[in-house]
Amino acid sequence: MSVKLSKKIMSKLGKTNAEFKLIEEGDKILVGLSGGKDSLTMIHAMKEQQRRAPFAFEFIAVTVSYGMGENFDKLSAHCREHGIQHVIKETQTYDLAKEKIRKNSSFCSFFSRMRRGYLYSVAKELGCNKVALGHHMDDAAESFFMNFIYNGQMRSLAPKYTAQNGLVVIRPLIQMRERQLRAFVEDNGIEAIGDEACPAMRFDVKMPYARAQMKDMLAKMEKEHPQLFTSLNAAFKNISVDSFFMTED
Ligand SMILES: Nc1ncnc2c1ncn2[C@@H]1O[C@H](COP(=O)(O)OP(=O)(O)OP(=O)(O)O)[C@@H](O)[C@H]1O
Repeated sequence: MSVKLSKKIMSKLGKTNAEFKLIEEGDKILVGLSGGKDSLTMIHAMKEQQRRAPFAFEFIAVTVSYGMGENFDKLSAHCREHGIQHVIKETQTYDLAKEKIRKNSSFCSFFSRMRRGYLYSVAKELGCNKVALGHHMDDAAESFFMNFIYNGQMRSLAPKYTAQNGLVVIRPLIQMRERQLRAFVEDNGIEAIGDEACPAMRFDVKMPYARAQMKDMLAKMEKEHPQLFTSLNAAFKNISVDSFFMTED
């Protein structure tokens, strides 16, 4: 069964691609596929983009398994059905995390760091030059406010950057809203793995709470100011560094 992507999703993807030069001719892209709604939308949008783009590029979906008894059979079958190459990277992250549980306070970030390392090493093994992640505008806004409130930093999630190992990380969905991605999987009857998929939630609830709080705060702000996310999107491209508290040296 074929899927239907909304005009909005494809036009946002096209614009973001053009604006930040995310997907380029000859690219071989590792696409991080958790099985959640965001990365599922991403693989389908990339497949459609492949069909539409006037140049050739390749991509491979890669799922990191944490060694906690996950079953990705359905996800693999879904990829097969849609002609998308899918690789599962088996790891022992869960066991490692259990060993570290007393020493480390944030397991969510532990999983995330480990996962990133595995995605990079698989990308190198497969000869990929880019790694695509399924973060969207709501993630960028939440990260921004979390960094602001908890870490005293002005930081968000870049659409494109080069990692120290030379791989280019891209976020093709970064200008899309989470609700658009949820609508895509729902409208197409695609089974997605739950939203709060941080596997660390089995033994660490601190980070998801902070994120949930941010989500809540942003939802309230958006009610008061419906243009909030459009404005944030514009603001992230319009930064007056000089207006902050910079020292001269
Ligand atoms: N186990 C995994 N294997 C491969 N890639 C992953 C995995 N988990 C997350 N990613 C990648 O990292 C991105 C961000 O992860 P995060 O857990 O923050 O996402 P999410 O909000 O749960 O998104 P999704 O709905 O795609 O799971 C995902 O969109 C995906 O591209």
